[in-house]
Amino acid sequence: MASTETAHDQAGSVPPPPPAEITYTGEYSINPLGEASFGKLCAQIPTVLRRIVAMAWRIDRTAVALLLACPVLVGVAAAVLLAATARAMHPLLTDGTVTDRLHQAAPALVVVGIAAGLARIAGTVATYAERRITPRLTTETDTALVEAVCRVEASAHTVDGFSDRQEAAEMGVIRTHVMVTDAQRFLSALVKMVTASAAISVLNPLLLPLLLLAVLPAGVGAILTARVDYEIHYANVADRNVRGMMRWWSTTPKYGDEVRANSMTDYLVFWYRSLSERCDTRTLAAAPRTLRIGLLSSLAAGVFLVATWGALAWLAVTGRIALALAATAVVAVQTTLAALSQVIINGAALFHTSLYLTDMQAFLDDASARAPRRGASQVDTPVAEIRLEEAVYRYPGKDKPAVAGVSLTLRRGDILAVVGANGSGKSTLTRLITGIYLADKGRVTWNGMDLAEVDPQSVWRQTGLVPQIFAQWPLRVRENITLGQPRTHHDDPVWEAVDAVGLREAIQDLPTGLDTLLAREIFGGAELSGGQWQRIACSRALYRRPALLILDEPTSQMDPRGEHQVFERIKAIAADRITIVVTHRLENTRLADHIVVLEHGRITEQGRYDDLVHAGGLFAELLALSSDR
Ligand SMILES: Nc1ncnc2c1ncn2[C@@H]1O[C@H](COP(=O)(O)OP(=O)(O)OP(=O)(O)O)[C@@H](O)[C@H]1O
Repeated sequence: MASTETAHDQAGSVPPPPPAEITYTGEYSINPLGEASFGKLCAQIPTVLRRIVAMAWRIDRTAVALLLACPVLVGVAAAVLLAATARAMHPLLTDGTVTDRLHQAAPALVVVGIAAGLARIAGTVATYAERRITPRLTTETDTALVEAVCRVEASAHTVDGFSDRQEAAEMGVIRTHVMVTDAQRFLSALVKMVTASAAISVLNPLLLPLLLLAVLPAGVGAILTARVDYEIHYANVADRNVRGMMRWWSTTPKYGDEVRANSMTDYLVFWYRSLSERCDTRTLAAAPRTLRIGLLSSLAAGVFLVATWGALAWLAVTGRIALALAATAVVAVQTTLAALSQVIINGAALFHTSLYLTDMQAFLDDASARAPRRGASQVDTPVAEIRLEEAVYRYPGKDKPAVAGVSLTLRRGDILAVVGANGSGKSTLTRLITGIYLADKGRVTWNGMDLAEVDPQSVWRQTGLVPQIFAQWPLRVRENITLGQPRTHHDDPVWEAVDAVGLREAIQDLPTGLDTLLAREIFGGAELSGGQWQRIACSRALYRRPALLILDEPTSQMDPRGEHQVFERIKAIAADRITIVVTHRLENTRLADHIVVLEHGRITEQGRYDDLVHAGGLFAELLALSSDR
């Protein structure tokens, strides 16, 4: 064999290129919080708290009531504890035997114990309430996100950056795991801090401002650090999104053959690692900033803390404060410091959460704005006529339209075949006909009703689509066929759809027939061949008995017997519906009543098979090429 260059020669000689750097412009490319001021960001905390309470309230009112009551109890306990401590200090620090002093201080010490116990109980109950809320809150937000994405207009997915914003919103869902805990701890610490500060102010008004100054730098530092973290998170969103997708594509057994037999593993691992390292580089670049913030805030906090203790010592030494009160002040200072630190830590965590929740909320709002709003009219009767009038559709960011002014009329009983070169607009045309996309110009009508003004659900209830790339759901065989429209509690219609594509024998051979899980990677799951999967996709559409049946390359993976069977079935049921077949196998267009040939989104030829074969146009050329082997 006279091969000059083989795959083996090439291997290893050229280092693989790193993954492409993704930079995009447009409405989603701007960090929504990039321009917000520090004050504005801090002011979000009450809004976030309100939002968390409102979300939790919808889920479990009792638990929310407990969560709100517990901080109050903690505050009361802290106040009682400090007051009782002050009362206990006086006898403890006067003259007399230890027994006498303890005896006198005993009632106050018992109150101290009870108050401490109450605070503990309140903390435990709050944790219990938080555990009641968090799992369901996470499920709610997670499901809301999934539902929002499922319900948007399909065209939203073609907008640059939409999926990256979805990735950013996922972080909001992840933060719901901790946000109730953060909120609860923040509230408890806040109440405790207010109580302890009040006690300190009573003991000596000078101490409170000093204490505030001691913890404020930590607060500012924590918030600045959270902002840096968020900036990194934001800068990494696009890479993380691609990495997540590539992770699935690289590791799923579905594409394992291709990955192995084409020696892709090394490159994929290199690629995955490169993307991760790119994210790491951004994260590491921010480390000096966070170090500076940490060091400066700790320094400032240390200076003010020394000043606080110094002031307390000075007050005691100069007799400006009684010894017993000074001792109480030590406890109050410690309590306030601990509470203030908790306020700061949990406030910063809440602030951090608020950044991601804002992304999540912004995405949910955006998705909701992109949900279909086409009008409430319903297509009640089975579609008898579909008309396209100069329909045009252009994908966002593309110069030329994918469908560039198509006019067509389809009536019940018609079988239309759509042919044309790759990229000529065939699949896009089917999306316009089914109302998955709305025409930018011109219109598509069903029974005379403009799809732009019709509830899309009433349209999709009547459609059955076998797309070019169909889903292989990790569900049982039965659900893979009935998905979305279980009609009966018995399997007769399912078997009917299975027989229509000649799959009965293969399904009966599966370990548990229709109950077999079609996911090799799951325990007990089975796998089908490519052609068998395509038969499942066809039976899924046929099971629906739709008024509009669209098959986009429905038999590309089937053996001749399967293909023949499917087309026979299509012909047999054609009278009751409109049927559209998109295909590159031009022989299959013989069954059509009408064939349209698309070129660059326009119909350039149309007619019956016999007419087009002799017309000397693109159809005849493609047919000749397909038989020239
Ligand atoms: N989701 C999308 N976003 C942006 N452009 C798209 C999208 N889908 C298709 N296009 C573009 O629209 C044009 C028509 O694509 P379409 O999938 O309709 O062609 P087709 O005739 O079905 O091709 P094929 O025979 O390869 O299936 C192509 O230029 C394609 O790049």
